[in-house]
Amino acid sequence: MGEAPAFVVDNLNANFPNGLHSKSKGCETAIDIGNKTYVIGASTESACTIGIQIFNKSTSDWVIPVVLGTKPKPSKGHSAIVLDEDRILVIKGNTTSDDSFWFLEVNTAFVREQKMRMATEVVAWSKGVIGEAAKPIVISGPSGVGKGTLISKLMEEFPSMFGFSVSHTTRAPRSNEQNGIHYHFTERSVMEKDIEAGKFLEYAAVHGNLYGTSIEAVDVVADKGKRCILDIDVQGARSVRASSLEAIFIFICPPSFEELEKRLRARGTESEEQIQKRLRNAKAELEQRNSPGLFDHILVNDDLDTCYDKLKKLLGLADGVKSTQESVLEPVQMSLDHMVSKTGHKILINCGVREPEKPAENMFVLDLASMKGGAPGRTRGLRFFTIDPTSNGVDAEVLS
Ligand SMILES: Nc1ncnc2c1ncn2[C@@H]1O[C@H](COP(=O)(O)OP(=O)(O)OP(=O)(O)O)[C@@H](O)[C@H]1O
Ligand SMILES: Nc1nc2c(ncn2[C@@H]2O[C@H](COP(=O)(O)O)[C@@H](O)[C@H]2O)c(=O)[nH]1
Repeated sequence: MGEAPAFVVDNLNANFPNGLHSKSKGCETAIDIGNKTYVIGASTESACTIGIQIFNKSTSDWVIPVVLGTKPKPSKGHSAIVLDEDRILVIKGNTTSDDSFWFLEVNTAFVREQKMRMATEVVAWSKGVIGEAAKPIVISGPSGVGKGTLISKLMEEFPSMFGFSVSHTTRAPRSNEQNGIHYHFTERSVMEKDIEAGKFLEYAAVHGNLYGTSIEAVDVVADKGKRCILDIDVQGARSVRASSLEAIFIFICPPSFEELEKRLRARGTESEEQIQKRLRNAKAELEQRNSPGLFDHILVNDDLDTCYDKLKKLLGLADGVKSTQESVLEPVQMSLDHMVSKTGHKILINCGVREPEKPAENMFVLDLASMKGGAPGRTRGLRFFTIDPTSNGVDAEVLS
């Protein structure tokens, strides 16, 4: 078994001439792809992430690349294995399987785009997540129609099932709003920089301010095993529709324009000027509700309870549906000195004690056949099995 065994090197100083590469306290791995050697675990970056250096064999130059994506915290050791020309799988040792699998992307479409944009060497981390999250729900509609009210009811009734995507905005907080809970309240210049850095799934200028959904905002909800709810305007819904995120799109409609105005005024959170602006924008948003291929469902929010019942029904939450989460299987421990090998889409991980002539213990398979996503977000859809070494892997138990 095994196409390309990973190799772990204590330190590579002896192997390479003078250059950027410097002595590391932990283990380092060196992976060759084309004419480049990627040294993972090199200690030139801050100690709070696993460092990366690249040795260009054609020019004999060391380069410290720009590292994008959510970076893994260092562990005492790791293994690394080439998956293809585009990415390396890094498995952290001494961690549980919910934090063990990381992909270092070196030539994916995202990395190529960023290399072009920055005109420099770029790599990107993407955390591997076992299993598939349920499709996110995008809720859109004019300001004051009751989107937030419906979402709050859903989250209250099903707290372990749904999680809210906390948007960024440049608007000032209202008196009842908390930073990090209702929004991430942000300076425009900071948000523009983050947009430029590719951190946002979508963003739009709405009623004179900038609003946006960061990739992280959606990922943190899915990481908790919850279904993500996005409350965004129609421009944002259009952008998400065009993105790789597969979601369900719901438009909330007022029973009449007069009722919408009444609700917006009764809420008492906007100035007269803002109310007028929001009502003008509402007309344009309402016109787009039937835009072909944009919304999957349109709900009229006349009586709140009736509308809420319809929302639950279309989400498959009719009476009697359990409000608790599906049972989440416990993560397993990845040993520090595990060994890995690759066969097709499957990675065999042996966490057993390496004793000659003894059968391997704690053998796991990481199946990458259904993996999707990637930097700057998570890599999802991984499957993880234990295998019984005495049964030649036939009796596999699905862990997640
Ligand atoms: N069906 C309903 N009947 C009467 N009032 C409602 C109904 N739904 C919501 N409201 C009220 O309307 C006001 C606006 O609701 P909400 O803040 O949820 O709107 P929204 O669509 O989230 O607005 P925004 O887009 O500005 O965030 C609130 O005061 C809320 O209590
Ligand atoms: N495109 C996006 N629109 C968003 C986002 N977060 C909120 N919104 C929409 O903005 C308006 C106004 O919201 P308010 O809190 O100021 O009343 C409303 O329609 C929201 O749906 C976002 O991340 N992206």
